[in-house]
Amino acid sequence: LSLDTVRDFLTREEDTIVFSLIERAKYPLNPPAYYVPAHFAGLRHDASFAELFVRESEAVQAKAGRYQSQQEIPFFPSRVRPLTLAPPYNFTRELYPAAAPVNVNDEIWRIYFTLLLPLLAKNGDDGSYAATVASDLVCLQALSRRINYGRYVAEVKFTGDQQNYTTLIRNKDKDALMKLLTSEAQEDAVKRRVQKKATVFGRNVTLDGPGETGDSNNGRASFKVEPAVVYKLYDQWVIPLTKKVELKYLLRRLD
Ligand SMILES: O=C(O)C(=O)C[C@]1(C(=O)O)C=C[C@@H](O)C=C1
Repeated sequence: LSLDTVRDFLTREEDTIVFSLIERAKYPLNPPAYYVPAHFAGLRHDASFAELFVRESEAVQAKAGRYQSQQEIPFFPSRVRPLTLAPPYNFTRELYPAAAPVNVNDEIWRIYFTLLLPLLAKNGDDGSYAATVASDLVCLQALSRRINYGRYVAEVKFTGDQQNYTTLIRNKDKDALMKLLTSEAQEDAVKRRVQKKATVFGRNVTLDGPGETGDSNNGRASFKVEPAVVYKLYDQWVIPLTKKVELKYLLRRLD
């Protein structure tokens, strides 16, 4: 692990995130998928349809060994059984054991459904609830993997500057730790790049015309996901939450 390789990982995750948002934006909001509790098949469930879908999907993916990788953290760990259908994998364990479980999945969950989804999907209900929540799951997993990868970034930063980090961790000086782990130039580059990716990946491809600026109706560009929304997602949630994960990880790095 080096700062370059962890940044390469984050850069590649941007593609996954932007594509997953484009897929979710294909469907309208479909509010009944999020009603709590869900009523269907004559039953009153203890959660929304979206949550039930995620729980069941995670259980299946756990059996296939998905969470044997430290890069993947389930949203409902208590429901994930260690029993596996897959052969044992040999994932390398690069994280410091006491800090490895750090994650902000609860916050990602809340922000995704209450703040992001309304920016992403148009109002409406076309009834395609299963496809819709399947695309929510892909978004949630991509965001979770990216944000909780802050653990790896923090590990690299800690090992690269042990003396300074150790002092600040011992003093529990959160403000100074936050300052030390922050690179504003890097954050700016990330935000501008994801916005650009949204314009490149989200434009309509046609055989005639250059297609450089999305579908031009009356000269106004339109994209499958608003590039400004992707910028905002990173600016307000993805980067701040990644930094929160980095800080939480560092605070446990000497335990
Ligand atoms: O690349 C880094 O150094 C990171 O810590 C990651 C990240 C990000 O979330 O993209 C977070 C904090 C830094 O200020 C810059 C970028």
